[in-house]
Amino acid sequence: MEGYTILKVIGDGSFGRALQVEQKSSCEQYVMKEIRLPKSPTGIQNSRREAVLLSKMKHPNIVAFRDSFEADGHLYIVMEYCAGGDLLQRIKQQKNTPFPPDMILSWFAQMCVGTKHIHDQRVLHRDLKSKNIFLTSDGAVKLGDFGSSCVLNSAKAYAYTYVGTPYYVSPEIWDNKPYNNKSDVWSLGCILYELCALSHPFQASSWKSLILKVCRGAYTPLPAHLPYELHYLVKQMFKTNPRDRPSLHTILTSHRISRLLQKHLPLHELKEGMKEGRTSRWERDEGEKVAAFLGQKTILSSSSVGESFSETSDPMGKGERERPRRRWAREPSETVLEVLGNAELTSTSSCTSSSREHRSSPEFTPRSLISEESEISHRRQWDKSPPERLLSLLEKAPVSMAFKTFTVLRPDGDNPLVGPLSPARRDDTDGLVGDAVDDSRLEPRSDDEDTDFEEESPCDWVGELEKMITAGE
Ligand SMILES: Nc1ncnc2c1ncn2[C@@H]1O[C@H](COP(=O)(O)OP(=O)(O)OP(=O)(O)O)[C@@H](O)[C@H]1O
Repeated sequence: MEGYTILKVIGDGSFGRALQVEQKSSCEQYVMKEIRLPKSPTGIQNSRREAVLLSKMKHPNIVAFRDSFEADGHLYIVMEYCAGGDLLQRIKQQKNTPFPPDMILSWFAQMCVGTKHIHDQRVLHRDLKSKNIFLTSDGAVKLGDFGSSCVLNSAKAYAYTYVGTPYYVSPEIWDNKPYNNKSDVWSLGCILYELCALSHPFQASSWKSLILKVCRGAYTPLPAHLPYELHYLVKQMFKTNPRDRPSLHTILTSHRISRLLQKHLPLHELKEGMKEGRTSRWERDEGEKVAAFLGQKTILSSSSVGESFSETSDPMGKGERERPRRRWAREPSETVLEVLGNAELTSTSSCTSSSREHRSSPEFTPRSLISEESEISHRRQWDKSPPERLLSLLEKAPVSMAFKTFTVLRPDGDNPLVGPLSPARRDDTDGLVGDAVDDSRLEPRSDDEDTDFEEESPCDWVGELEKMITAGE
């Protein structure tokens, strides 16, 4: 702490403070996060997570880690200062003046490259939103705030944490399915939309309406003046089935928009992309090695995961049909739609991203979307009553809270909801046990990054929330 002069407090959140500081020796400016350390050892480890992750993520499009230390019951993380502030502030400054398409493409390309870098290392950000994207004085874009990220296959405790900001959360999360790389893609789609339209894609005045729109991928069409490629990309990123969403690898190398994006990437990124493009086919034995590495939980052979596979659409035309893949429900979140079946369908007419006309039909019933009996039995079903209670709980909260990060935890049956709906308790959050960030997982990978991967043993967070409510009654 002695080595830095505090210039000003730039944020005061639940975790502690964010300070703009100047390093005395270099006169360089940095951001210093001052995080109150909890008392429990696991809580302390959890707090260290952001520092550990950030220190591993060296990339031009990720906020650079500088230093971290502990003093007086606080953890300090010193990181690069991004003088341009966050993207949300920048969008608000625009008022109604649209960003030039080239600027959107440049920023988005950089976000993709940064996110691809963390996905390459099997890390999920899990809280991508315009508030967590930063701009430097020279116009570079950087991903920040790794406080919600998870390293796949790290500590088991991690798997019991759900994090997200409702406005940016993908349909599968509302359906209590695992967070996966495509969930980050959905969130990036929300940010891209914000840059294009200067508004959020899923505007809602109630939680029901928000969840319904998200689960249907029902967004207001983008302004017509934008290039066709942006319309197309947004539509792809808002595919309700994560399996149908392009990965970052695809977006950057073989998507209809890739060429446009590559124009905005620095040369070294371009080379990387081309290199991976040449080796993008994933041999089966290599895949199995990785599947084993991932605890045989994800991707390849159906026998190893005990789930059915099917040929699914291949919007990118990359020959993925040859590869058996974990099957995701093709439909929007069945359960949530079921729950909302009686809710007012405020958004059907603007259901632009849906490829199925019948979703906007007045006769629509969620169950009718499931055509095969077998499909029903293989899909993960709610084993508890549907989340009416969740919705009624959420309805008591102003929908503006949907822009905040929620964390649902399962710390030994204790209160699992930390976030805007109840006082935050950082002390007993579970997280890494010991130094669970496995360095080998952070080595660069050469396999096909178009592969879906997901968090391990995800938490039945709605179930936990329901238990909490029931216990509280
Ligand atoms: N590297 C950075 N450079 C410039 N500004 C930053 C940087 N990191 C954070 N900020 C700004 O500091 C403020 C606090 O950010 P921080 O991410 O620490 O907390 P928050 O996002 O406000 O809260 P929470 O993390 O609880 O969601 C925000 O206004 C953010 O834009």
